[in-house]
Amino acid sequence: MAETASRQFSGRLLIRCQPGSLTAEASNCMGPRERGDKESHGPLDISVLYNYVHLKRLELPYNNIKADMKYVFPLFNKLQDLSCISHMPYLVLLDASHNEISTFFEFEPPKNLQEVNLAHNCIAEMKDLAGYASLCKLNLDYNKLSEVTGLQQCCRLTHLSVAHNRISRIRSLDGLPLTHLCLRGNQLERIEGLENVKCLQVLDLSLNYITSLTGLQNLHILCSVDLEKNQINEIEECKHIHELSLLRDLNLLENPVQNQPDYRLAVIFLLQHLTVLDREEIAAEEKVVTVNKYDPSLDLVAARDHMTQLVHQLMQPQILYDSTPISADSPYPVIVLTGPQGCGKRELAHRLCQDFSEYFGYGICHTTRRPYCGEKDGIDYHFVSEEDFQRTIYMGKFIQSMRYGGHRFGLTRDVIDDLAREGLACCLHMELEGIFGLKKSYLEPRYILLIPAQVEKYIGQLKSCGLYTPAQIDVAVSRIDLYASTNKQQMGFFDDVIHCDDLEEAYQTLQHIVKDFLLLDEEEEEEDDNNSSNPSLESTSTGNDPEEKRPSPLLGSGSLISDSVSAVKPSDSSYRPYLTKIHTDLSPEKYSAELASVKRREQLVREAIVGRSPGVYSQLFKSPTQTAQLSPSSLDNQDPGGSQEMSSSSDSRASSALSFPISTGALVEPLDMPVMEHTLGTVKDHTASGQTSDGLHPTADHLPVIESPPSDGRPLFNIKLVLPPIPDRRKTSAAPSSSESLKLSPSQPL
Ligand SMILES: Nc1ncnc2c1ncn2[C@@H]1O[C@H](COP(=O)(O)OP(=O)(O)OP(=O)(O)O)[C@@H](O)[C@H]1O
Repeated sequence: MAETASRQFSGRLLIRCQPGSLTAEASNCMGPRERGDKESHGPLDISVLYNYVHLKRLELPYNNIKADMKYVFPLFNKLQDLSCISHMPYLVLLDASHNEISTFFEFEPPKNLQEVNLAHNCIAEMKDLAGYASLCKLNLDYNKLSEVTGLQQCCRLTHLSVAHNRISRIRSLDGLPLTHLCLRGNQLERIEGLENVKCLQVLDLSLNYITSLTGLQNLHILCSVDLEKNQINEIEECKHIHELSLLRDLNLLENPVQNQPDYRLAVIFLLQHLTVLDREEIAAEEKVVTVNKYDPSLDLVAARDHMTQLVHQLMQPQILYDSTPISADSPYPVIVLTGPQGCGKRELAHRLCQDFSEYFGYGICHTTRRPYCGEKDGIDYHFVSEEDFQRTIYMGKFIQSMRYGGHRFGLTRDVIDDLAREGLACCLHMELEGIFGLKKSYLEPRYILLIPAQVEKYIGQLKSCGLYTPAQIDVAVSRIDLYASTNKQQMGFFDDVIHCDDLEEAYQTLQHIVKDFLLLDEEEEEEDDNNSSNPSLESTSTGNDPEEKRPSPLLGSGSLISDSVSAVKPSDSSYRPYLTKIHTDLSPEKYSAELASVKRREQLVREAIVGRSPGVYSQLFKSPTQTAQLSPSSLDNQDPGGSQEMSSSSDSRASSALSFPISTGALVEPLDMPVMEHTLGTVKDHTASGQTSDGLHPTADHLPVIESPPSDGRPLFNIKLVLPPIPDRRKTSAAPSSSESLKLSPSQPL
């Protein structure tokens, strides 16, 4: 048969041994399994192979070629001795798998031989394959090899498979261009000798006794590792392959590590580039779940905290707080200094509250940390135990809380309310987590970032104060980047940024910002102008304080006073409500559950306001002090010819930032306009025209609507324009109760 075949035949030669006879066939296209069994073949005259000079593929699988190929199978003998290989210079593929060959490549190598399959034989030893320069793929599965050797010169070998042998150590692979390596089913206990196999992409180490993933860390282009049925115990082992950014597929099936709790989530989290784990594709949802579980964003942590605080707060009787915003446009004024620990924000906050004591009170947070030397409970913090802190959470008192340095910190609503009751804005200092928390709350503070620009100097300051361990200093320093990147990535997240390397300079800047915020700079300038142009002129044509018409930066756009401003610049504080509105407009739509929750809360407040729920109502208007605040003189402040009491008592703050709008309707609008219009319509008439509907100027007798307790002195629910100044005695101590507050401030313009 072969004689009749072309000597120039360059296709595939299949030789197989039928029971009792060796046969050969030539085919250009069909494989051994496809043809062999169906056709009958004459006995093989092996000499015929000399003629196949252009032979490229030689497949000899599933024969009973025993012992040494060289002697038992004369083809190889002849190829070697007679330089048969030179007759087959084009031989590219040799498949002699599933035989009983025990020797290894003892024939002269064809120069172009690229692929050799000697799997399922009896080879016990590898020898030097230096001559096989073209060899790309070598399959030696299911032999009796105890080590891999002799491949150093195979500079084109990309695929090597030595599965199911007796190999206990990986050696001699250094520098090989291997991309695929299979060592499945051997006796390996550790991964070694692969450090310099830098091209490795696919590695099969399944069915061994490997306990650690160390040894893989340098294989930077590794895409797939199969470690099924090994002895990997710890999830921690994944840290050895954590840096392998191209790793997509990892198989740890049937390793003890699978019994670890949250095994899959933990591995997915540690190896975030993976797309397949344990032969199962990783869904995007799984990735999100793992990140949220092990490394939640600050925003998510804050959202969870907010949910906790809100749920506990909603379980308490619902009341209107002193700091409850009169409308979305008129939030209770809060300034928050933020920045890394020890950057000086606390000192600056204290100083600010001292220098602007008429405007700001220091917001004393709760903490579970122990007081530093010199710190006082109720002044620096409310120092509480872990149990007390938790109890305060259960009581729904916190607006936000966070953990820092193993301790808990939190801001209660009471702190804000105490200050609001005293007519003061609140000044706080917080870590970034606190800012995320506050941004979820009803407060709308002004956030000022204090950030060290000279890191060395900052480290020096932290060290010299002697309060911090080196680890704490490292954490604080590492967080500078967090602040910087937040500022960079989230435009407008902070309202102002101040470098705090020089605390004095930082304070000057801060002061400037705060004055600007309070419009005090303008006030001073205007005063100067007025004094220089007409020193005798001390009031405006309305007869009120010269600043009467100046817009309060803390007022909403609905404020009567701010309405008088014709052009509001983006830099003005009164521009903020506009920004808030835009932000609200751009925010994603609320889910139905969220909307239902908002509705429920509105309903509670509405019922509280209109008195349908007596229990809540009684708490709402518990303070008798407020009827005094509703005196006509308060209203008269809107009336150019009204009482001078307000303007005179208001003194320096008559037109300050802490003025609040008279437009009581603004509070009602978001809740239930029709109900409240009915209730408060008359007051609105007053505010608009300065007269009651019967044409009279408002007096106590003409305020029927607010007769029933309309306000409990809450500055934002108050029709007073100006908040009372803080009594001196209270500036350094904890805020007293509201009844005490009345006693302590007899001279106040109540
Ligand atoms: N309620 C809160 N929410 C978020 N962060 C807070 C809160 N209260 C305090 N912090 C911040 O927690 C950090 C740790 O507070 P701690 O009082 O231990 O710091 P410190 O060493 O005194 O440094 P600093 O001078 O910056 O306050 C500080 O950065 C502080 O500003």
